[in-house]
Amino acid sequence: MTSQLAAEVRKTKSSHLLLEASDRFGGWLSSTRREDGTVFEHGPRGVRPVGAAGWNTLNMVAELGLESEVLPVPYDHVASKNRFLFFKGKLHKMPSGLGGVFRTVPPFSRPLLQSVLKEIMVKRGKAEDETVHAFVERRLGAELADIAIDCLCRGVFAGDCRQLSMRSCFPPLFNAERARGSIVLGMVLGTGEKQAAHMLRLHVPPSDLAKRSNKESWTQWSLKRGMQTLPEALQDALMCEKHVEVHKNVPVKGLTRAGSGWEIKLEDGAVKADHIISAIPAQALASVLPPAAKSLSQHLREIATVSVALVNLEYEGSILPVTGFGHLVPSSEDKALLGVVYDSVPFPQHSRPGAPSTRLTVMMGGAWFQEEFGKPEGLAEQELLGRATRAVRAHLGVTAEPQWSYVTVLKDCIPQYHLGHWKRLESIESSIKQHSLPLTLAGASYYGVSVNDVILSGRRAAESLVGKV
Ligand SMILES: Cc1cc2nc3c(=O)[nH]c(=O)nc-3n(C[C@H](O)[C@H](O)[C@H](O)COP(=O)(O)OP(=O)(O)OC[C@H]3O[C@@H](n4cnc5c(N)ncnc54)[C@H](O)[C@@H]3O)c2cc1C
Ligand SMILES: C=Cc1c2[nH]c(c1C)Cc1[nH]c(c(CCC(=O)O)c1C)Cc1[nH]c(c(C)c1CCC(=O)O)Cc1[nH]c(c(C)c1C=C)C2
Repeated sequence: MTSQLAAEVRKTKSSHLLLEASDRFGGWLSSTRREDGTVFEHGPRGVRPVGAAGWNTLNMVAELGLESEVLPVPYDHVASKNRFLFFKGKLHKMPSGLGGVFRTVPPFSRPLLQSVLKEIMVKRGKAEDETVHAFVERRLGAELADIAIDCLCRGVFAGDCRQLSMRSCFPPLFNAERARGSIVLGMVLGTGEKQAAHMLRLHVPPSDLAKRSNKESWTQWSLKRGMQTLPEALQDALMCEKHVEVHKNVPVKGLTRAGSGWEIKLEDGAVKADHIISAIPAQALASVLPPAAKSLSQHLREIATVSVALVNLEYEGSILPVTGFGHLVPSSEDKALLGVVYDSVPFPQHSRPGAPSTRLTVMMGGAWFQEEFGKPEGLAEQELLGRATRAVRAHLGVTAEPQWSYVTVLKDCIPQYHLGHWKRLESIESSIKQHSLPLTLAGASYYGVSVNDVILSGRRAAESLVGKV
């Protein structure tokens, strides 16, 4: 079958070939659509419409004809305003709005404003990079670093703020300190010409949908039939293109140089390519590169990933004691339990019609996966389900049993931009240049893990080649 595919591919006049190893496109964008209309997300569940990267995704959504499918969450929605922390056995609403800045909001021992004002006086750091925890502890104090930032890193990277890089994970804040000596001043005054030039390169004219997101102040959006709709629509659009071929169940097994291009080894057979855009994880790319690219493979292998155990739960009735986006748990409270998303609050349209229900997603593991659960392969679903339902009981007081559940282990699903990630990227880019490899990198391993970042990286990779077509 595959050798037939290789022969078919060789025969085609397609100038663009998309090869996917698994039996579906979309990677971590994965949704279960139950027959009664309920949608459960097993990967990303909300996309931010902010900035050039946010507009770029919405432009694509519009181009794919999905405008009527969009489910926006506006600024004044309770899911935009309320996020919680579970600390010392209690749920605490995270400070938000002006009131939250001026008042002492538990579990913090002083108003956020006090830390922010003090931050302006803190000396500028000199390090080329710093862990997120060290940076925030130095500028804003240990309490915010240990609780708030610890949670933030778990809620975005499923990562450990004591290992993650400030420079690569939160570039606007790192650059603010560099440019103005203070995060606060940098955010208020801007970070100067360098940043402006960067934004110019990123200029994305907004579609009507992107303009609407701005006018209506959306904080995030999803799609009626789940996030998986996006890769499905993209696949349909690509299949209508004359010069594009898309293949699933075709893992790339190896790459060798052939003339000025590549020979791509498939399971059984091979195809030739002038240029490759790699949108696979860095470690997967490292494992297929030829031995001659040893140092490039080495740097790619250094980009670590973490696994997440994800449990979707559905309960009968409205059972939440609070309402909002969800809650995060600092690593000091429970290393294994990263947080719980209250999915039915931002996206009630994904719940089954008729009787009220509550949908939750419990996320576990991340940087603590190995230490708390062992190897991601072959874990007992019942153990993960038990751990998730016990957390829902302890954190939210829900004693009822879920009426539906789904357990999945997402192996190596989030790349970790550890301290010195920027240097690794420089070595990778210079290795590609030095060996004149016809290779462009895209995807979550390099310059941002969000759906927006990944889509923008694909667009930039394609645009960098347009001159060569
Ligand atoms: C649980 C979870 C929640 C998230 N929540 C959000 C969120 O709310 N908002 C947000 O913006 N982002 C979120 N993200 C992040 C975002 O979803 C991911 O970073 C992004 O989807 C990664 O996309 P990617 O295309 O780079 O990689 P992937 O999705 O990993 O895709 C890579 C593809 O390459 C294929 N592949 C691998 N090796 C080969 C090979 N040798 N040959 C051919 N194909 C190969 C794989 O099968 C896969 O389909 C979340 C991620 C996770 C895991
Ligand atoms: C508990 C674990 C996780 C939750 N979401 C993710 C993990 C690992 C993954 C994730 N969440 C977001 C992004 C994209 C970031 C971006 O730049 O757009 C990713 C990869 C969005 C996000 N979620 C939370 C925050 C603070 C952000 C950043 C953007 C924003 O402010 O909206 C918080 C959060 N995530 C989770 C929960 C339960 C939670 C807060 C209550 C789940």
